[in-house]
Amino acid sequence: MQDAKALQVAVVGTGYVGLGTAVMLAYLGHHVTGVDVDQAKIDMLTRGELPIYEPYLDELLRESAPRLRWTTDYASAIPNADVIFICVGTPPLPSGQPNLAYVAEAAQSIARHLNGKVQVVVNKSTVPIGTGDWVARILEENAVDYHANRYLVVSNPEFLREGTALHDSLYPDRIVLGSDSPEAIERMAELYEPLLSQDFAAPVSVPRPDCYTQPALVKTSLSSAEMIKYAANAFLALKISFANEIAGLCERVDADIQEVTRGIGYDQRIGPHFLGAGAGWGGSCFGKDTAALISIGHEYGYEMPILAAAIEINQRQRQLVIAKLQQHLHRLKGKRVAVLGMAFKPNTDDLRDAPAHDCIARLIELGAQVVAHDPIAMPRARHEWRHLRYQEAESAEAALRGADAAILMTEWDDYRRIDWESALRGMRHPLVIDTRRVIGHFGGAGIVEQIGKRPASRVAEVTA
Ligand SMILES: NC(=O)C1=CN([C@@H]2O[C@H](COP(=O)(O)OP(=O)(O)OC[C@H]3O[C@@H](n4cnc5c(N)ncnc54)[C@H](O)[C@@H]3O)[C@@H](O)[C@H]2O)C=CC1
Ligand SMILES: O=C(O)[C@H]1O[C@H](OP(=O)(O)OP(=O)(O)OC[C@H]2O[C@@H](n3ccc(=O)[nH]c3=O)[C@H](O)[C@@H]2O)[C@H](O)[C@@H](O)[C@@H]1O
Repeated sequence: MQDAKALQVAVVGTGYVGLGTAVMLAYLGHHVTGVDVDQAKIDMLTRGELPIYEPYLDELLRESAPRLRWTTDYASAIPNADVIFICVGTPPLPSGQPNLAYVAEAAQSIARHLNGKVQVVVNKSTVPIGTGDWVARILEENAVDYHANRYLVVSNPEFLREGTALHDSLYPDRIVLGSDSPEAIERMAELYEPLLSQDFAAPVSVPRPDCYTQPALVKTSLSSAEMIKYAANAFLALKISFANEIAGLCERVDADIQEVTRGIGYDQRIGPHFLGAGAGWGGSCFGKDTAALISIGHEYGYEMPILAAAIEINQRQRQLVIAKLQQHLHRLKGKRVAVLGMAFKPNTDDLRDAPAHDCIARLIELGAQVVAHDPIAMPRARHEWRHLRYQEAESAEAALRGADAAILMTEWDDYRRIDWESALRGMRHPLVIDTRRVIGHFGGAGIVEQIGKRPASRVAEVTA
C-alpha cells in the first residue's frame, strides 16, 4: 500500500480493464468499488473468485482486498466517488463502428447518482473521438440535480495487454490524461501520484521488471487522448502486418523473417517489438479498433488505405495456415488435424477473435476432423465455441498422437516443453505448421514449417 492521499473511486465494468484498474488503484491505497451489471461476475468477485484468467490478478486482488468492494448497485458506489471510471465494453458493430450502447447506459446510470460535489468521470473504454463530450452531455441530461462544471470528463485510455495486464497497469510506459478541465487533470494526477513517484513500492506479487522506467505523464486535450488510444493500437497492428507481409516475401526469396526483424529491430527508430510474424493478430481490440478508426475516417470523408491494407494482410495470414496444410496434404477431408492453442495469445483464456477460431472453422468446413488443445482456454471454448464441432484433447501430446498434421496457433510455454521429435514420430503424418516459432532446432523425421522462413531450413526432412 502507498502513502498517497486515498480517494474514493468507482470502477464501472469489471472486465479485463475494469479489474486491472480496480485492483491497481486499490493497491495504490485508494478505496475502490467495482460496479457491474453482471450479477454472477459480482458474486464471484465478492467470494474472492476471478471471472477471467490473468496472471498475478489473484495475488494482487488478495493483497488489496481490504480496499476493494464489488456491487451491482450504482447507488452505493457513485455518490461518494471522487473519481468514476467507465470501463465497459465497446464491441464492434457489423459496420465497424464501436457499439457505444454500454457506455451510454453506464453514463446514464452514473448521472442518476451524481451528488453535486465535484466528481471526475473518466473514460477508460476505447471510444471514438468526441465521445468524451457526448458522455458529458449524457451526464448533463440525466443528472437528477445538475450543477454546471461539477462533472468533469477525462479520457484516460488504457494500454494494458491481456496476459500481462497487472505489469502493464503498475509499470506503464505512460499515463495519458486528456481533458479540457485543468482541475480534472489535477485530480487524476493525484490519483496516479504513487505510480509516478520515484519511491513507488512495487507489490511483492507483481515484481518490477528489470527494464522499468518511470512512466511519462502525457496531458492532452480530450480529443487528442481519445485519438492516442486508436493511433497506438493501429500502429501496433500495422507493425505486425508489415512483418507478415515481409515474411511472405522472405519465403519466396530464401530469407528468414526472424533474422530480418532482428536485423531491423536494432535500429532504434524501428525497435524490436511487435514484429512477430505468424498467424496474424487477434484479440478483442486490434481488429475492433482498426475498423473503428477506418469508420471514423469515413465519417469525415477520409480514406485510411494503410489501415485497410493491415487488416487485409491479417486476414490473409489466417488463410495461409490452411493453405500450407493443403500444400502438403492436398485434400483435408477426413484428415485428423491437431490444433495447439486456442486463446488469441498465451497467458489468457480470452478467445475473442482468436486466429485459431477461424482456422478450426475452416478445417471443419473442409471436412477435417479437428482435435484441439489449450492449457487454459478449453473450458471457456466449450461454451463460447460450442458452434464448432471439434474434439478436445487432454494434452498437446494426446492431440498430436495419430494426427495427419498439426497447426500450432498460440505460443504457450507448455508447447515449448514438448519433446517434438518424439511427438512427430507419434503422428500418422509428421507435419506441424508452427505459426508462432515455438519449435526450435529440429532434426527429427518430419516436417516443421514456419511462417516466413526460407524453404531450405523450413522443411527439416530427415529420415529416422
Ligand atoms: N481487453 C483489453 O485488453 C483492453 C480493452 N480496452 C478497452 O476497454 C474496454 C473494456 O474492455 P474489456 O475489459 O475487455 O471488456 P469486457 O467485455 O471484458 O468487460 C466489460 C464489462 O462491462 C460490464 N458492463 C456492461 N455494461 C455495463 C453497465 N451499464 N454498467 C456496469 N457494467 C457494465 C460487462 O458486464 C463486463 O463485465 C473496451 O472499450 C476495450 O476496447 C482497452 C485496453 C485493453
Ligand atoms: O486495446 C487493447 O485492448 C490492447 O490491445 C493490445 O493488447 P492485447 O490485444 O491484449 O495483446 P497483444 O500482446 O497486443 O497481442 C495482440 C495480438 O497480436 C499478436 N501479435 C503480437 C505481437 C507480435 O509481434 N505478433 C503478433 O502476431 C498476438 O499473438 C495477439 O493475437 C495492445 O498491445 C495493448 O496495448 C492494448 O491496450
